[in-house]
Amino acid sequence: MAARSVTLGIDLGTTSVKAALVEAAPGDPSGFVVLASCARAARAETAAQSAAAGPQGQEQDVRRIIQALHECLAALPREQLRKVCGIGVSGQMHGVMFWKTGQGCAWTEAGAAPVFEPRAVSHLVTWQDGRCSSEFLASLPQPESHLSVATGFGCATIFWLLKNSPDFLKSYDTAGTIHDYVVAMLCGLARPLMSDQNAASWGYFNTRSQSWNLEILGAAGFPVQLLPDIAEPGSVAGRTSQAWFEIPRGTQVGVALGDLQASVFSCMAQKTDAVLNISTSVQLVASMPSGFQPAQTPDPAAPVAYFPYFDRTYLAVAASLNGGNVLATFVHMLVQWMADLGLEVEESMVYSCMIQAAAQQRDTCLTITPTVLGERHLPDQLASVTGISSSDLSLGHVTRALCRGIIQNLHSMLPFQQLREWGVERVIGSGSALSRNEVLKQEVQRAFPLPVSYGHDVDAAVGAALVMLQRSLGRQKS
Ligand SMILES: Nc1ncnc2c1ncn2[C@@H]1O[C@H](COP(=O)(O)OP(=O)(O)OP(=O)(O)O)[C@@H](O)[C@H]1O
Ligand SMILES: O=C(CO)[C@@H](O)[C@H](O)[C@H](O)[C@H](O)CO
Repeated sequence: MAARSVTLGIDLGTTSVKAALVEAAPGDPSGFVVLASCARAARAETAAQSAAAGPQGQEQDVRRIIQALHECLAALPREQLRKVCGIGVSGQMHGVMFWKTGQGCAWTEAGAAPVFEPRAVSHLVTWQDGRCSSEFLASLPQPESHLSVATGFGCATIFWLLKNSPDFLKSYDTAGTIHDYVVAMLCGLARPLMSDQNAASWGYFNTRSQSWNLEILGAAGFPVQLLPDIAEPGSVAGRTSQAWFEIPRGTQVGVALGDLQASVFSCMAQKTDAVLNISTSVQLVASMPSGFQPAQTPDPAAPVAYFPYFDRTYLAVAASLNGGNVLATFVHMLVQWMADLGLEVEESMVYSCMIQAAAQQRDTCLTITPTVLGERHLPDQLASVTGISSSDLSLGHVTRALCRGIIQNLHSMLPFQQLREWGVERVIGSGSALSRNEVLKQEVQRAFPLPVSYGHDVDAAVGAALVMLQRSLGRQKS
């Protein structure tokens, strides 16, 4: 009898860390079952390490992210963790963190289970970081890639640090995304491995030749020794060097994936499916036919980009920076205003009241362009509100207009009719900002000319686990 295949998927998102245990279920139409899952808010936002980053700096404390990860693992059933034969990891793309080779973490058995604790590591400078102005980006060399470079992209951040905080970079000799770091620590890798999914998200990476733009970067004085080695997504980065909770030492760990690709993998059953993911940010994704190659010159003004997927295929992606984070900003603002007025209120309470109020307010003349973070193709176009009349100022009106604005903004980046022209037959909705918000769902339903369905177990952690499950099943068959 074949051994039971249980894999663990982890997603290190911007707002939360998620973990899922997945098992093959040949009798189930999906072919798998989620045995258990867990999510924990990371609450990792912290002040930038370099003062020169100013208020545009967006950094996260790696220790808090790892703590949330360990809280997730502690909440999973121990007897299932014992059966794990593969670990898949995905996470927030574009961001960069640094560590010292051999000193990135220390393993400890101090608590109830063996865990690793970050040691000589920097903060994570996230994809939401805005320190690279348009002028700064224009001063950088032209990449040899089909993707242009935006603020929050790893290579742009490293260029910025080189110019504004050169001493900071001297403290480290290794760089990666937060998920590359976790894979490297689990496996005890001296140098991290990076999939093309994450490398492309840093900029200055050529997906055709599968290589960094070393000459261009080197000529500009970029510390190319920081760039990770490249590995195929879906391949194995190594094996766990220690027991981790109940997961045995020697368990295979996959090369880290982008959260975008992992969540698409969890739910794109047919080539004719599109995926609409609304979590911290928003992505509308369609798959390109195999053999498709994007034009090799970057177009910074293009709102649709082509991201590498698996087996050298591409996804067409309208990636808006403004999704659930816009609603979160509105909620923070309300909570702060209430505090200023001497009232204390829980954020979760504000979410449920505003969603309820907007569900009753079916329409509004208020128009909100919600681009508080700008967009990569239009970094300087910030948010605006128009059509303000005294009758449209209720919480219901404003929330309805915010949710509508998020969807309309996406439509302005990738007109939804275009999906039909690409042969898309249905849209699959994913992401917890969408699944938890009835009003956003209504606005999606209203705007899309195609049927929209919401699958079960659609998220990046499940996708990362499934990639490893497929590997393990492939091995059992052969
Ligand atoms: N109580 C709530 N009710 C409804 N929506 C909420 C609530 N709390 C948070 N949200 C929304 O969920 C969003 C966070 O989604 P999610 O937890 O999927 O983030 P994430 O997985 O870290 O995102 P990403 O994968 O993009 O990094 C917030 O930005 C907010 O809009
Ligand atoms: O939202 C993110 C992290 O929480 C990003 O990684 C996006 O998922 C996304 O990959 C990006 O916006 C695509 O460019």
